[in-house]
Amino acid sequence: MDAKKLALDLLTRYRSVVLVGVGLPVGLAFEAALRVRTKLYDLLGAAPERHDEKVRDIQDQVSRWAAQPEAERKPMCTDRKTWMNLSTRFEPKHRWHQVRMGKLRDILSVDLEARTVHVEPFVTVGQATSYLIDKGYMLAVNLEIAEATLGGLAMAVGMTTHSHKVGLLSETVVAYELVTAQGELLRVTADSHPDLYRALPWSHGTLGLLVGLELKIIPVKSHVHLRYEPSASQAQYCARINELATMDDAPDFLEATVYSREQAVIIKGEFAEPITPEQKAKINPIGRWYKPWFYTHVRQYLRGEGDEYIPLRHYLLRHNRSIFWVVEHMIPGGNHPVFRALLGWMMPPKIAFLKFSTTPAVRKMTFTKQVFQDITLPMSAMAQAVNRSDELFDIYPILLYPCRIYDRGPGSGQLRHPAPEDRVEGTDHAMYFDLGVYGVPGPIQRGEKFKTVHAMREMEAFTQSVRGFPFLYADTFMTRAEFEEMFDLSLYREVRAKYGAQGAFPDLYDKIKPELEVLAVLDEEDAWELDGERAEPSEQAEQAEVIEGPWSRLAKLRHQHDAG
Ligand SMILES: NC(=O)C1=CN([C@@H]2O[C@H](COP(=O)(O)OP(=O)(O)OC[C@H]3O[C@@H](n4cnc5c(N)ncnc54)[C@H](OP(=O)(O)O)[C@@H]3O)[C@@H](O)[C@H]2O)C=CC1
Ligand SMILES: C=C(/C=C/[C@@H](C)[C@H]1CC[C@H]2C3=CC=C4C[C@@H](O)CC[C@]4(C)[C@H]3CC[C@]12C)C(C)C
Repeated sequence: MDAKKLALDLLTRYRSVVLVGVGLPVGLAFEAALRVRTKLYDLLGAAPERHDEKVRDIQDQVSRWAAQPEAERKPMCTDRKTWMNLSTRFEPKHRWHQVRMGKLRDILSVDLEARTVHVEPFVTVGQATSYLIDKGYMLAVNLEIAEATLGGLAMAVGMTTHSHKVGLLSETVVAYELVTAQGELLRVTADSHPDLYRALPWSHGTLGLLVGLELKIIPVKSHVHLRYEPSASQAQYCARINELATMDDAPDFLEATVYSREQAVIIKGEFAEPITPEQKAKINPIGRWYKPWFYTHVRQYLRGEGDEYIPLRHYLLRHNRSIFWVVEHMIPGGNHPVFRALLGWMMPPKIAFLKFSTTPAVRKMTFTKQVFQDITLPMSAMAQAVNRSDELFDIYPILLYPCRIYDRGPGSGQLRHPAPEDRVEGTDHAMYFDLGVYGVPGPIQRGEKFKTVHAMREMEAFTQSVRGFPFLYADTFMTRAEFEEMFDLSLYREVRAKYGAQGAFPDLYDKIKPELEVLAVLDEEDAWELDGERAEPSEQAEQAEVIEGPWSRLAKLRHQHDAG
């Protein structure tokens, strides 16, 4: 066995040990270096002036790209490393022209009167949270994962437990600063370029390069008063979430953790300033390194309701230490009191390190033995969705939180406009929710044979049938035709043509479709299905020639497309 193969094999087999022994300390050092960098930049205090220089550099790079003969131009993308981003994919960026944009990671200014913050696109949620809370504010849509970037959320999708009040992150964008395929710098607002403004969310960097972002912020209080409400019936928790999300004085934050088909804890949060001794006695800094992981803490409220005051920063990043319940499968025992006491201060492993250390075998595992999906579905389909997820994956806990989707009619963006029956009466929006399914399917945990990708395809079909949309950071297995049925690409295509993005940036489906390596594995899966037994690698190659399963077809289409 050669050295590389041996290293990959060891990395796959002893992943948990490597994550704890190397991943945690490296992540910590990386975090500290970033903090020092941010402090230094703050001290130098010249971020806004440097911003213009950085933007000009990007415009120059794009102009040089545009000056090349057409046949030599590869579609452009950012140079953000695939191992640094939050997608489960490893995009084939080597086949695209990567524009150097990594320096765009500074907070430029905050306007407390207008309640907006001006940032560069690679500012992270963690960075923005610390900066704004110190000033008594937070982003109107503030994701739970510190490593996500604001540009990534704006070009894709951002949703949180405050979204039932404000909608997706894109609703909170005052202006996008975009470098077009011609190297022109545009300040895109809802009034200046309404078509582009509506098409940019869910476009994944396929309409232009984002170099700046103005986002709405909201005033905050020091704590969030959380009230936990257990529910022992599915009908009850579905109805209750809908009621809470749509009422006039809806709580500031709302989510539910579903522990089994019938059992859930609904979590309602209100901004609060604990002042009385009783209130102060209920302060729980849940984010501290020695505290139990949030979803395990919440589970105890299945036995009866309760309330507590959580410091705001701890609330906003409440799922960060355990990456919801994902870390449990990567570092078994990570929530054990002894582990927390000794090593909890180094948690969580950085998602970048999880990705950096992803061997081909681990990548294969992430879609054949695990599920990572976030799906936006209309509220009316909540019970159906939980049941479908239960039948297909049998994974718990499940995450649910409501989100407004504004109805601006057909062709107003990539999201198909909501069905009239999903509209909240007397308003301009429908109520949707996020269904988060992360983990190892029940049958696999029990050692039974299970075809994860086939189950995910069924979930996609269900999503389509109820007019929902999966987040495109996760693996999607739809064919191009299925994708185009699910998303409304009419405005997107117009905008691509109008702003010269066609050919200059990859097409949306090409950007988010499974990697070739994934398709190869899927072909194996089909061979497996055909024979009822996993075929030997040599046989797989032969079978791939004759099998006309969906993966082979997808792979062939992809090859044809890539060949031009
Ligand atoms: N609750 C939520 O809202 C959650 C959101 N997510 C997802 O996480 C992702 C955010 O993570 P993050 O790692 O920060 O994002 P990514 O780096 O993965 O970026 C997401 C997409 O946006 C594009 N993009 C990012 N920055 C720019 C830019 N400056 N100019 C042009 N295109 C850009 C990327 O293209 P390129 O590859 O060219 O960089 C990519 O296609 C989003 O996809 C989001 O939907 C995940 C979990 C939960
Ligand atoms: C914020 C939300 C959900 C977030 C997470 C659960 C996922 C977001 C990105 C996911 C991952 C990316 C890449 C990975 C590499 C693989 O080798 C292992 C898995 C993973 C770490 C994977 C894990 C889940 C995510 C962190 C919700 C609220 C919308």
